[in-house]
Amino acid sequence: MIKVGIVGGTGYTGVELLRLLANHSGVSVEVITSRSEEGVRIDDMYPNLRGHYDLQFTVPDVEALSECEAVFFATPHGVAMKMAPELVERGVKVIDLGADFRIKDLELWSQWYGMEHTSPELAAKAVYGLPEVNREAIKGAQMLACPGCYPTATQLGFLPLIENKLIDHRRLIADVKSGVSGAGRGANIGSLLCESSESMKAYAVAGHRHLPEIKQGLSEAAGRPVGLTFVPHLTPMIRGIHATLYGKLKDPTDGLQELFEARYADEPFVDVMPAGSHPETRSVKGANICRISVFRPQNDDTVVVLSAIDNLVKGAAGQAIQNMNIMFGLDEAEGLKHAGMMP
Ligand SMILES: NC(=O)C1=CN([C@@H]2O[C@H](COP(=O)(O)OP(=O)(O)OC[C@H]3O[C@@H](n4cnc5c(N)ncnc54)[C@H](OP(=O)(O)O)[C@@H]3O)[C@@H](O)[C@H]2O)C=CC1
Ligand SMILES: CC(=O)N[C@@H](CCC(=O)OP(=O)(O)O)C(=O)O
Repeated sequence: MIKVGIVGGTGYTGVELLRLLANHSGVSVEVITSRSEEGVRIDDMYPNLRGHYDLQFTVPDVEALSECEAVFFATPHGVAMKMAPELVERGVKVIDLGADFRIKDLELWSQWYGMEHTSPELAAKAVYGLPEVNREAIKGAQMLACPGCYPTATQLGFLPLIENKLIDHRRLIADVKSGVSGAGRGANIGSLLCESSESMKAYAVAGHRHLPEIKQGLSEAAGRPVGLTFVPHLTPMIRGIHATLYGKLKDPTDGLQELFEARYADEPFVDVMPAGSHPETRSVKGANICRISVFRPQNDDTVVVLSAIDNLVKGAAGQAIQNMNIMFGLDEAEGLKHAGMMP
């Protein structure tokens, strides 16, 4: 059994890690942290986990965490970069669900995240954990940066087109909707029922923190800098990301369906749907899967890709476990084989 620790166990991605790891045959959760809920049993706070864990939340402590073989950080940005270096030095494999190690250009990271990066050496070694792109590097990673939720849905949707240079890389458009759990469990007015239900709005149109991350990934795939307009929206659902992606085809032809099917044929967690299908967020709810479909409306030169994930699963905790499985040489799908919840 691989001994696992989770820093930030009371948040939405932390409790999702616990839910998924409860069905993983190869790990044992030994440490779960929360500063505000110290001493509280996991199942007193999260009754869905009754019968699965005997643990109590403890305050984060590097000594206790370094007894683990893998430590997940399900914490706001700025936390992992302070604690991870010592853990890595002690041989622990660290998997960060936050944003500290995703962006390679640390000046750019500081501009978007409003703080100095305190761990540049480790950031240089960190591997970006999108298995559909980086599987080989992930196998040897000691410090793993899990992609953000919007970047996962957006990159997986655009990759086949970008890698094959089929669209104008300077004019990509990503119109992406998120459920409210994407904002985390912390109290904030925008997440209140009366503020977020029965309404929908765009936000951060001028610039969102996931913009540089998506551009970094797609630019690498394109072999040159891409131009992207990314507009996130808040929608009245708890879980889910739905991305509608637009590109201008250089040479409009048939074959996009086959191209997408071939690109993801060996990917256990990307489902290219039959031509003409429209993926729904509810079909991926609770499951570690990205459902994709591709269209060329009116046989014109615009390609439209639809990409749906659960922000807490393929967008966070599920992808983190997928990465852990790869890092430890386990079956990549262990603990992640269940279907989504419908309706
Ligand atoms: N929600 C989502 O859909 C997604 C989130 N992410 C990223 O994952 C990370 C976690 O997100 P989410 O679960 O939503 O966040 P939440 O706000 O729901 O939870 C944050 C957790 O971190 C702990 N925490 C907060 N500050 C500190 C600190 N300084 N030191 C140690 N622990 C701390 C909190 O517990 P306590 O304060 O009691 O210690 C809590 O358990 C974030 O970086 C987020 O951006 C990534 C993809 C998707
Ligand atoms: C709906 C909502 O508020 N979503 C969050 C996504 C946060 C997230 O996942 O951010 P990380 O990059 O830290 O992982 C947002 O727009 O900030």
